[in-house]
Amino acid sequence: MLKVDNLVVKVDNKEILKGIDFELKDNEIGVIFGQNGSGKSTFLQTLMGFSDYKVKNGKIIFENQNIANESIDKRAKLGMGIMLQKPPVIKGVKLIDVLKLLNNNEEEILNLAKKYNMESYLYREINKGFSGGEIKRSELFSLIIQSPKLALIDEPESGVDVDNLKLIGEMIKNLIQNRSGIVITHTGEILKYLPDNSKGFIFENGKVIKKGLAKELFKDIKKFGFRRGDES
Ligand SMILES: Nc1ncnc2c1ncn2[C@@H]1O[C@H](COP(=O)(O)OP(=O)(O)OP(=O)(O)O)[C@@H](O)[C@H]1O
Repeated sequence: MLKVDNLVVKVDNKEILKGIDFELKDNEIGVIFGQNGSGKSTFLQTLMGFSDYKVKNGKIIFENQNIANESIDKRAKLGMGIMLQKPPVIKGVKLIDVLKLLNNNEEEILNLAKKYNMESYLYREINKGFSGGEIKRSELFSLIIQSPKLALIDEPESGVDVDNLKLIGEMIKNLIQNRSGIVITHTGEILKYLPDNSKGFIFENGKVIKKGLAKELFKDIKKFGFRRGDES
């Protein structure tokens, strides 16, 4: 469902991604690990089509189309959605207003808000005064309402307490059921909510330096750091 070939991306005229190859099949989950600054968030934001990220080479084939030069809204309509690591506060716009744009079935939104204990946030301005954990939950809830075929999830567990981690883990589990997703993680906490066959990718300096089963790769990373073994 996603095939990325030799993706080279510049931000502010600086090359950040230096030839990424990445592939996901339908219903598959990819997990990205890597040091700070290795290009993980850049990769997700490039997939979604944010305009700061200039594709200089390579292809992004999503659902059989090269979307490398398509707009964000076209990509969203094709079934891509993103949860940002640091989403903005959007003053004057209530969460419910955006949710209604993502899904015109208001009854379904309200039912899901009840299910995920999000009712009290619906009529607040987006992310304004939300705690770190609340921002993560609200972003994930928006993705659940959008119900994308491919969910791009950037560090869902950073700054989240143990109780919220469980909530977030369950939300992600439901979100990606019978769907595809890419999740960035540093702590690995989220791995226990992801399928055992999730694929892992280690990024370094704008390249994928290692691939394998996500849970196995993470065990190695914890023991030996990011750079053990042969490159593949
Ligand atoms: N607008 C920009 N101008 C210059 N450099 C940028 C810009 N945006 C990102 N970068 C650089 O690109 C590199 C990759 O950033 P990115 O956010 O993708 O890393 P990351 O792997 O997600 O890191 P982290 O684990 O810290 O979130 C970093 O060195 C960053 O400083």
